[in-house]
Amino acid sequence: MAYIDVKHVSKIYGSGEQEVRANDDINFEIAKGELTIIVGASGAGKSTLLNILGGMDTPTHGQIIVNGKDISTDTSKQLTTYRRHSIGFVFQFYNLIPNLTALENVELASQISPDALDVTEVMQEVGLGKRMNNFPAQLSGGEQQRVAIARAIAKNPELLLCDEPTGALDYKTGKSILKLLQDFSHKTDKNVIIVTHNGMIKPMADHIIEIGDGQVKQDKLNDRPKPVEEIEW
Ligand SMILES: Nc1ncnc2c1ncn2[C@@H]1O[C@H](COP(=O)(O)OP(=O)(O)OP(=O)(O)O)[C@@H](O)[C@H]1O
Repeated sequence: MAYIDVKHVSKIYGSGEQEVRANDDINFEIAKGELTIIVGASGAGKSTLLNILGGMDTPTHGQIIVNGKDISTDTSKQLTTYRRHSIGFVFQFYNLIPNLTALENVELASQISPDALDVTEVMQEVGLGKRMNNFPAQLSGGEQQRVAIARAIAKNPELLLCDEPTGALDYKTGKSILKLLQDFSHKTDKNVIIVTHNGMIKPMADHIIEIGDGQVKQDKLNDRPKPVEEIEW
């Protein structure tokens, strides 16, 4: 059984001449433990799809079955529980709370999860053991993204969703963040989904789903994902 099963998912905004089909009959399956890249041009519908997978938005039509459960019929309360317990989010612009230290930012997220990991250990794993007491403004962009990843991982979610996680970072820093995400997915049996417009990073994934005009254009498995260090773009 697939870990994630997306069936005929559409998201339609507006109506009549104003209608936008952000997702237009999307279908795919993702197996347990895969690092998946969803790639497509700007406006292709990637963020819409990721938000639906993360329970931040609901589809107009279709089903999203995650770990055997259809979340498309969940109430908003059920979706809150799903987001709290099962999902870690990483965004392009980190979204850290500026007046909390790195450690406090991570602790805040871990407190809402029943199954949270040891926060100090997670900070060490992402390479921030010595920066825990710094505020976001005292950290580089790459370090702030590491805090955001630690915050997402510390909840111990089944599924880590990353929307353009390197979009605001330089090449080298972006690469180190992708390596962190790849290592996380290979060391744990957790699913990681990265949404990006950068097709050059596809070789790092176990599964590549290409989206265009709200539809799946290609769906490929890769049984030999390349270590991020070996990819150039
Ligand atoms: N709340 C909304 N209301 C109306 N249209 C929307 C809304 N959200 C997204 N759209 C439209 O849906 C389409 C897909 O948007 P989406 O943000 O999912 O694309 P994307 O592939 O993530 O693009 P980008 O890489 O630029 O973020 C776009 O045409 C967008 O304008």
